[in-house]
Parts: sequence; structure tokens; C-alpha cells
Amino acid sequence: MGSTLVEKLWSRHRVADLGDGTDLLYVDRVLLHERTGSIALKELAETGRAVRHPGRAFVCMDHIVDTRPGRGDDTVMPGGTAFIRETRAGAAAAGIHVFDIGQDDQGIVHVVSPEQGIALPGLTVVCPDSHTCTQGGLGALAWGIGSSEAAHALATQTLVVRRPRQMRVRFEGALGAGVGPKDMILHLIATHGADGGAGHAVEFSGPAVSALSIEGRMTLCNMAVEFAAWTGLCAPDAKTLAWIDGRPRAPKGADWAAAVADWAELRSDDDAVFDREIVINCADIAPYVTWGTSPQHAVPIDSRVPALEEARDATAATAWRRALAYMDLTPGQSLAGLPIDGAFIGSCTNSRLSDLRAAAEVLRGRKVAPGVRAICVPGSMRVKAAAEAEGLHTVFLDAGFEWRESGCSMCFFAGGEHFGQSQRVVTTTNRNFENRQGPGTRSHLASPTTVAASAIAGRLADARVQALLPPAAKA
Ligand SMILES: CC(C)[C@H](C(=O)O)[C@@H](O)C(=O)O
Ligand code: SF4
Repeated sequence: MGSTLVEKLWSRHRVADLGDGTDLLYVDRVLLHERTGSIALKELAETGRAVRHPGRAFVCMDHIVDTRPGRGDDTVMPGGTAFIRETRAGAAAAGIHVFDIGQDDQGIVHVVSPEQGIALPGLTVVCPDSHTCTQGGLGALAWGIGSSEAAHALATQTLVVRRPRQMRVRFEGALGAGVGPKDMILHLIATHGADGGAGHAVEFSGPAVSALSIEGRMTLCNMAVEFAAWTGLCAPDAKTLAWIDGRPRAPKGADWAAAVADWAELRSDDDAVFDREIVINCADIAPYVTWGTSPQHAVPIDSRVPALEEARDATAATAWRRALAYMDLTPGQSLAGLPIDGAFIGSCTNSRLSDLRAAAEVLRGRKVAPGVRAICVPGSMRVKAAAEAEGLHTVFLDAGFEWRESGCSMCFFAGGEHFGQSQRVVTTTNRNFENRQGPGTRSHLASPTTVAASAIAGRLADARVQALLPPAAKA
């Protein structure tokens, strides 16, 4: 019997079988950020343990940093500056590299790690952050951990991990115009539930995944955790190699040749057995938008808020009722056309260059509707520079978007900036829980294309229709 990709990566990293369904795994990379990584560094210092391999650990300043132009260490979050300075000092004491505020390489950890060549196919990558699974888009085995586990991983370069069940999600066929990886993952979660992947490592595969860019695969894997999966990943292929080649910390010369030969092994065998398989026909995927307060509360943008009778049971109906009250929506209401107050493009889900390009394609020559506050936060300063090199910032600024420095920003409310009480926001982020983007803020998750089209319309909008309108009509 063959092995799945995850089983192969697992056995490459297994140090010991602990006999109770858990294994001790070798950890190749430990990533930290100032919000939870700071706690790990502090714990380590307090217990007098050293970092085993400082060169295999990296810190990114991303979660609570200010993203407004001209920023320094000061943050909008009360007490945030102290957090940043303590993290910096802790990392320096431990000899760990920091991608810091003011540097060309700063950004969101899950964007920075792949673009630096830190996460690579076949490596185990951990970070005290639930969206570490994003990096599975490269074919790494990457998962989120807690701060204490991060301290343990820093001290020992190992972690105890429960063996996950194996799931494969195959996307058959091809995506239609205006439909992208964000719609694929929202479709999966809406169809199979926000708990659909619980206990599983999910391999995304099939022709539509092969056809995605590496950045698109990262979007797909980013929300594996919103599907309750332990992680998500895609087998590396020629596109992956091309994307990694030449990155600052990627292998070079003979090491590169050896890595490429090794990575060719990183695929599920044809006779591998998965505990569960889901097959999705891409012809069934439309641009998605959420109506409620869970990523599973998602529907095609040209449909309506579901009726309570459609809930799978009484508990779900109660959750729907509460979600609708929070979102100020009623069953049967159309989603397209719903007036919005804000539009946000950013986060580790959708803030890479391809995301900004997709949004700019819709925004070019058009203006954000009056009364809509629109913000774009590139995922890293490198993404920002690359976007500026091709003039995308002008497209965003001319349209009326704010063009920010990199960070998590308004993806989640950490006591800093937010859109405001009861504001309705269409957002490329991954979580729409109550108060996620600020007290009372109503978040509608969608793709960069849908967010851009909606910002122009001033309402939730279907880019497939919007893109057909002449620019002049939208100014
Ligand atoms: C603050 C951090 C621990 C958190 C996470 O784990 O995901 C954040 O990044 C988020 O997206 O909610
Ligand atoms: S961008 Fe948002 S989802 Fe991603 S790590 Fe930051 S806070 Fe979490």
C-alpha cells in the first residue's frame, strides 16, 4: 500500500513513536510573532532554557504593528509598543533573526516565511499562530501550535504531535471567470461545514489546484484551519520550484539540485489510502461571500441569505438566528446589492502580489463609492515594493484606497484600529466571528476580486457583472 504525502513527511520527521497515537516529530523551522512568540521567548528565558538552533527560528513583527504610513514602534493598541520592544529584545538575546518594523523584509509571518525561502517543500514548520497552514501551499508540513509548545520547539527542535487522519480534497475541472482560490475554500467550508476537516491533514489536489499559482495554493491552505483541519497542503510541482528558486534563504547551487531531486518524491502515491476523500466540481463554484459569523455561513454572491428552515438542525438554526441579528440581515435577503461601509484587502489569506493584481484589475480607472472606507494592506514590504514597481499602488490610491505598510492590521481587532461599531465590511480576511474586525463590525469574507468590485459599487457586488461595466459608468 502506498503512502500519502503527509505520511511521507511524517515518517521523514518522526523521532519516536510515543505509543499513544502521538509521535515525537523533528521541527525544521520555528516561526514567531510578537503577539504569541513573545510569550514563548519569555517562557524560555524564565525557565533558563536556551534556543537549540537560533538559525532555524525567525520572528516577524506583524500582529499589532501600526500599518499607517510613517509608522514606528508606536501602535494604536494600548500597550502594544511594549510588546514589540520586549519581543525584539527577547529575540536578540536568543540570537534569533527579526523581520522588523522599518525593514524591507517585514510583513505577516505566513507571507514572509515563504517569500524568504524559510518554509520549503518537505519541511516541518511551526508557529504559535493558527494560520501557519498557509505555508502548506509550498508542500511544507506546517501547523499552528500554542506558545508553550513554541517554547518547547525552540528548546528541543521537536514536538509531540497526534497523528492526524488523512483527507484528500480534489478540485476537478476548471474555475470560471472571476472565481479564485478564496471561492474554492469558502465553497468547501460552506458545503462540508466549519468542522468538516476536524482531526485531518488535508491534501488539496486535482487539476484546478495544479492550475493555481503558488500564491493561490497558499490562500487555499490558509483556510484549512477554518475547516478545522490540523493542516492543509499541496504537493510541490514545477511551479513550486520556479516560485522558490532564487529566494534569499532557499538552497543554492548543488544544494538546490539536491533539493529539487528530493522534492520530486513529495507526492501521494497512486495507491495511497485516504481516510476521507471529497471531490468538488469547479463548475459548481461561484464567487462566494459570507452572510453570517462563521466561514461556513457562505453562499454564492448571486444568491440569498438562507431560510432558517435550511439549517441542518435546531442548534444550527439558533446559531443562524444569532448570526443574522449580529449581521443585521434577514433570511431570503439578496446579498448582492447590500450597502457596505468598508472594504479591506489584506491578511495572510489574500495580500500577496497576485491578490493585489486581481483587485487592481477591477479597480483600474474606477473610484471607490462615496462613503466607503477602503484599505489595502500588502502582506509584506516586499509585496508592497513589488506592487509599487508595477504601479499597482497608483491604481489603489487613484481609486480611493488607503495604501498601507505591511501587517495584520484590521484582519483582527487587537484593541487597535477598527472600522467602527455596526459597520458592514467586505474583506479578504479569513475570519468573520463577532467583533473579529472590531466591536460590532459586520464582516463579509470574499475574494480580492469581489472586495474590489464591491468597493466600487458601494455594495456587495458580483465582479462577473461589475467587470463588464465601462469604467466611466463607475466613476
Ligand atoms: C493572535 C494569533 C494567535 C491568532 C491566530 O492564532 O490565528 C491570529 O493570528 C488570528 O488570526 O486570529
Ligand atoms: S493576517 Fe489575520 S489571520 Fe493572518 S496571522 Fe495576522 S491576524 Fe492572523
